[in-house]
Amino acid sequence: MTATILDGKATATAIKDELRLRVKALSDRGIVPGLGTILVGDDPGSHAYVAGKHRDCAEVGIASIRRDLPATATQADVEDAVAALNADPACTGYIVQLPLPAGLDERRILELIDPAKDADGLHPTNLGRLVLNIPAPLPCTPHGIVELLRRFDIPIAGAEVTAIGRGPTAGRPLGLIFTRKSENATVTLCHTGTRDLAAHTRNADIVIVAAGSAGLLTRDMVKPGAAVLDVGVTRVTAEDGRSRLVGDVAPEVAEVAGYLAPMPGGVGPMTRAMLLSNVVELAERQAGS
Ligand SMILES: Nc1nc(=O)c2c([nH]1)NC[C@@H]1CN(c3ccc(C(=O)N[C@@H](CCC(=O)O)C(=O)O)cc3)C=[N+]21
Repeated sequence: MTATILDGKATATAIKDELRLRVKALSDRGIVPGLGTILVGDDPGSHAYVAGKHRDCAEVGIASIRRDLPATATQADVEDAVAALNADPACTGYIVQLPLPAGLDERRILELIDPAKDADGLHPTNLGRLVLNIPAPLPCTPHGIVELLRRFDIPIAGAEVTAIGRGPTAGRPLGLIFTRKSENATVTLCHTGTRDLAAHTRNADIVIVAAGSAGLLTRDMVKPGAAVLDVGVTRVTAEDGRSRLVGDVAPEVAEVAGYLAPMPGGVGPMTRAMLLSNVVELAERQAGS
């Protein structure tokens, strides 16, 4: 068997087409959703991600508000930028690009974001709402995973889901989302303290790997026919000195899995689409619709 590819890029394109219509409906009422980004320092990867987010915005008609601060920015400088976006009515949702340079208090900065403008869904208030099942913007990566599975008609209700990784952007909220009544899956959350990882992954109908460990999931760890989603991104330097990105799923997994969301082209584009979806939803909510 060779896995059916869960094409996140094509699915994200379809979602952007739907969002364009919702943005149009808002603009007919005089409301333009605006995504803000706060980027600190000159990490090339972070610059590339932020540029991509603004390109996505242009595609669906969301306005872009970009605040780039130098690597020398102080805690107060970043907090001022957050306060300014909180106060700016043109900004309906925004993100602080992570990671922030060392020396800045990331947690304090994220807590200052107005939860009503939290496009990442990572503010403690919104994560708390997820725990309590109160409507709120959802973290983009696990939301994108659910959306990708839905659009490929992969059953979620009753499924055994094993996730590897317990970080705040993917693994941890993923457990919360997949165990809601609306998803109704059974989730096993594995991490570096898990004793027999393969026993848990082999049992799963859906395996999600967000460990940041290149090639961690090998073919022997996957039940034939299972859906496998690769969230990991590791930059590796080849012998010729060229660097490239590799995922957490070994290539041979495609020979046993029924479905595979590859890296690149799987979960990443869906994460970006869900950021846009959150911005549109926040704008609709702020407009009272
Ligand atoms: N506040 C904040 N919010 C984030 O959502 C956030 C962040 N900080 N910091 C960094 C991570 C990483 N992240 C990615 C999103 C899309 C791709 C993506 O689209 N990847 C492409 C490949 C990209 C490439 O080749 O460089 C793909 O998988 O096809 C990757 C990574 C969002 N992040």
